Amino acid sequence: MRHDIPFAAPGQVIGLLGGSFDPAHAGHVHITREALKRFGLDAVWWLVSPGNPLKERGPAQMQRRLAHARAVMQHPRVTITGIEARLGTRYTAQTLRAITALYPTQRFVWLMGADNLAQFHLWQDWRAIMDTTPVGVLARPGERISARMSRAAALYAPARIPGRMSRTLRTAQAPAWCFVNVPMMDVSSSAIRAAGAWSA
Ligand SMILES: Nc1ncnc2c1ncn2[C@@H]1O[C@H](COP(=O)(O)OP(=O)(O)OP(=O)(O)O)[C@@H](O)[C@H]1O
Ligand SMILES: O=C(O)c1ccc[n+]([C@@H]2O[C@H](COP(=O)([O-])O)[C@@H](O)[C@H]2O)c1
Repeated sequence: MRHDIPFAAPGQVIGLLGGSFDPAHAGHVHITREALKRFGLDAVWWLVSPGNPLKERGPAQMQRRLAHARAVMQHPRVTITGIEARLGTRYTAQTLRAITALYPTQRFVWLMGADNLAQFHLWQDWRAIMDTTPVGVLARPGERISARMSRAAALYAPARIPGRMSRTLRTAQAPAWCFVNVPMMDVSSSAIRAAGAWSA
């Protein structure tokens, strides 16, 4: 099993894109490339989740999702990892605590699509995430308004960095978050599953 612990040089700023990746698709690739650029990140790690705690249906087998993600996303600064399975964490707040303890000299930025900002206040210890980790949010079709109107966006309005200053997120002191209005790609894992192109 390759649930590897990725290498990271001291001082690097790494974006973490957590997801079910069931399956990985061109939308994930697109937002990863945009995040590298817009937030000036040194690297992005895809954290292939053992299972989203808010989703009832379990995802496809981990090894299959990892292998597919590695085939879909090939970039010298992107690593696909099953580190959450290795750490035994499922909730993002726990994962971030474990990762920052393992990598004390690196900085981490949590990355997510706008649909996740809309629901962020339902996550375990979400305020602890906001208070400790800069968050980069990428536009997603149909979700820009719900994300901007979300509870997290309202409560953390003073911590918002304007999109035009997105490159300052990497060194910003939390709480800090930034919504970037990147070109959008209308693709989702659920649509791919519904089309029968990824059966469990
Ligand atoms: N097309 C997209 N545009 C912007 N963000 C996206 C897109 N697809 C996925 N994301 C983001 O990538 C992360 C991982 O997504 P995930 O693996 O759940 O894929 P998904 O397509 O959202 O899956 P599902 O349709 O099963 O909910 C999430 O933060 C999600 O918001
Ligand atoms: O920590 C939580 O409570 C929590 C609730 C929902 C989703 N997440 C994380 O959000 C990321 C996106 O999940 P998903 O299933 O939408 O791809 C993934 O890393 C999940 O572990 C985390």
